[in-house]
Amino acid sequence: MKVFSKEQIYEGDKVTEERQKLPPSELMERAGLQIFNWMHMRMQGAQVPIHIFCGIGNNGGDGLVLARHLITHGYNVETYVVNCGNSRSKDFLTSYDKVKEVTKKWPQLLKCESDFPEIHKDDIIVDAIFGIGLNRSIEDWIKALFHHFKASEAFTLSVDIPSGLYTDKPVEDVNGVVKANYTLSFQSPKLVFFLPETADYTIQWEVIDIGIDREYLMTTDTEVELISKNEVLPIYKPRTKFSHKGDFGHGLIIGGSYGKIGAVQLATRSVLVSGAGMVTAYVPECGYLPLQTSLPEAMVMTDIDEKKITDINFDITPSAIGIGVGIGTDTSTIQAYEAFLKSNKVPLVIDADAINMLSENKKLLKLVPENSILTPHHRELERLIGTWSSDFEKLEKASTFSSKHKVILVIKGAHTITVYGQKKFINVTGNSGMSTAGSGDVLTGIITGLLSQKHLPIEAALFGVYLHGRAGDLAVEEFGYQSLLAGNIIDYLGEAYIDLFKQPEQAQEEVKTEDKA
Ligand SMILES: NC(=O)C1=CN([C@@H]2O[C@H](COP(=O)(O)OP(=O)(O)OC[C@H]3O[C@@H](n4cnc5c(N)ncnc54)[C@H](O)[C@@H]3O)[C@@H](O)[C@H]2O)[C@@H](O)CC1
Ligand SMILES: Nc1ncnc2c1ncn2[C@@H]1O[C@H](COP(=O)(O)OP(=O)(O)O)[C@@H](O)[C@H]1O
Ligand SMILES: [K+]
Repeated sequence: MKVFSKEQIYEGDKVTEERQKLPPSELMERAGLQIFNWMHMRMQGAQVPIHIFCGIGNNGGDGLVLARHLITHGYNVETYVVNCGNSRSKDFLTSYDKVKEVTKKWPQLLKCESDFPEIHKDDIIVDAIFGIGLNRSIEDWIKALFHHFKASEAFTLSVDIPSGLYTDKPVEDVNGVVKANYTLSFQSPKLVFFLPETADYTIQWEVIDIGIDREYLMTTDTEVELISKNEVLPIYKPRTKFSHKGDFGHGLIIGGSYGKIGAVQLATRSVLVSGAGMVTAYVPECGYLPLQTSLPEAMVMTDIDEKKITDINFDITPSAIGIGVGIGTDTSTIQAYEAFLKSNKVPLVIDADAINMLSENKKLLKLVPENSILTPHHRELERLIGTWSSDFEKLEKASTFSSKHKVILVIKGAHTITVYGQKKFINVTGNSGMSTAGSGDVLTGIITGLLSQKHLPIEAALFGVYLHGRAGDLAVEEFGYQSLLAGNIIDYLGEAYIDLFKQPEQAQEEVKTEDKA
C-alpha cells in the first residue's frame, strides 16, 4: 500500500475535485460521513456522550460533518470549536453552517482552559483539531486541552491523524500531541504511524476510503510503501513438477566464532527452510561438530583456525552468501573479510559484525558488491551512518547512504524499514516476541536463501522481512511473547509460506496491542 506524502494528499484532493467535478466540500462530506458510518456501526445508537473537538481547518470541518450526522441520528453529542486562530477554512465554514441547520445547540467555542468541558472516563472524545495541515507550534492552552483528554481516560478517536503530529517532521513537544486509541486516516496511512518516535500516539489505525481519483492513486509514485501480503504475493515463485535442488541455488553462510556458533546454526537452517536447494556453513574449526550434528541437511567447511574466521577460502560456487552472524571483529577476521570482499562477486547479505567491520573500516565499503543487503539493527545502523536527531533524519541519512554505496539497507525494528535509494518499504508483520536472541540471524538466513533462489535483491529483502515477521506472528500464537525463541521462527516459516495463500488480508487495519498472550 502506498503511503502518500502530505503534498500528494492535497494534490489528490484537487485532482479528484476536478475529475469528478465535485461541488465544494464534497470530499469533506465523504470524510465525515465515513467516520459517522464507522462509529454508527459500532455504537448502534448508544447514548454515550460524544465530545467532538474541531479545529478551524478542514480537519475541524470533518468533525463538524460527523457531528451533524450523529445529531440527526439521535446521538448524545457535544461539539466544540477549538479557537486556535482566525482563518477558518471555507469548507469548515460551510460545515459549520450545516450543523446549525440540524440543531439549536451550536458548537461551543473554546478559547482557554476555563472553557474546557468535563469529560467522563466512559465518554468518547473525537479529536478533529489538527490534521495534516499542522504548520506551527501548538499554544499552551491547546496542549492543556490535550492533557485534559488524556487525564479523562476517555476513548479518543482521532480524525486523519492524532492532532499535533506533523506528517514530515518530528514532534516538538511530547505534551503537544493527542494520544489516540484509534485513528481513522483518509486514503493513506501516514508515515508517522510506523516510526518508533511517533507510532505510540495511536494504538490502532485504519484507512478510510473517500473515493480519491483511482488513476491518481494508481499512477502516483510514493517514496514510502507498506509491505503486506498483497505486495509480497507477486514475489512468490511457484515450483514446477520437474524442479530439482539445483534450481534453488546454493546458499553459503560465513560466520561464527568460539561461543557464537549457534548464530550460524540458526542462519544456515533458515537458508534451507526458506527454500534454497543446498546450504553450506563456513565456520571456525570449533563449529564443525555442532553443525554437522544438529543440522544434517547442511554441508560444513571450516577455517584453519579453531575459534575464529581467519581465512575465507572455499571451493564451492554459492549463488548467494550471508556473512557476519557471530563472526566477531578480531583483527585476523577483519583481514580475512577484506581479502574475501576483494575477490567476491556474489551478492551478499551482510549482518552483525560484518556490518560493524564496514563501519570501522569505511574503505571496505567500496568493495561491497552493488545491491548487497545490509541488515543493521538500531546500534549497527548508528555506527554505519552516524547518529540522527529524529526518525526523519535517520531515514534521510539511510537513503543517502543507500544511494551513495548502492546497497539495500534493512533497518530492523518493530516496523522493519527497507531503504533502497529514496524508496522506503515498511514491513507490517512481526511482534515483540521476536525481540529475542538470534532472531536477526534467522532473518539473515532467510534473505540469503531467497537470494540464492534467484530473487532480485530488493525482492529477497522485502519478502524475507515479511516472511520472517509472519512466521514470528504465527509462532507467537503457540509460544507466547515471552517464550518465543528464534528457532521457533524457523519452525513456522513453512506456515508463513502457506499462509500467503490462506486468507484474505485483514482490511487495511493494524492491531498494535502487544502481549495478548
Ligand atoms: N484527501 C483527504 O485526505 C481529505 C482530507 N480532509 C481533511 O483535511 C485535513 C487537512 O485540512 P487543512 O489543510 O485545512 O489543515 P488542518 O485542518 O489540519 O488545520 C489547518 C488549520 O489549522 C491552522 N493551524 C495549523 N497549525 C496550527 C497550530 N499549531 N496552532 C493553531 N493553528 C494551527 C492552520 O493555519 C489552518 O487554519 C486533513 O487532515 C483531513 O482531516 C478532508 O476534509 C477532505 C479530504
Ligand atoms: N518488537 C518487535 N516487533 C517486531 N519485530 C521485532 C521486534 N523486536 C525485534 N524484532 C525483529 O527481530 C529481529 C531482531 O534482530 P537482531 O536485533 O539482529 O537480533 P539478534 O542480533 O539477536 O539476532 C529483527 O528482524 C527485528 O525486526
Ligand atoms: K486530528
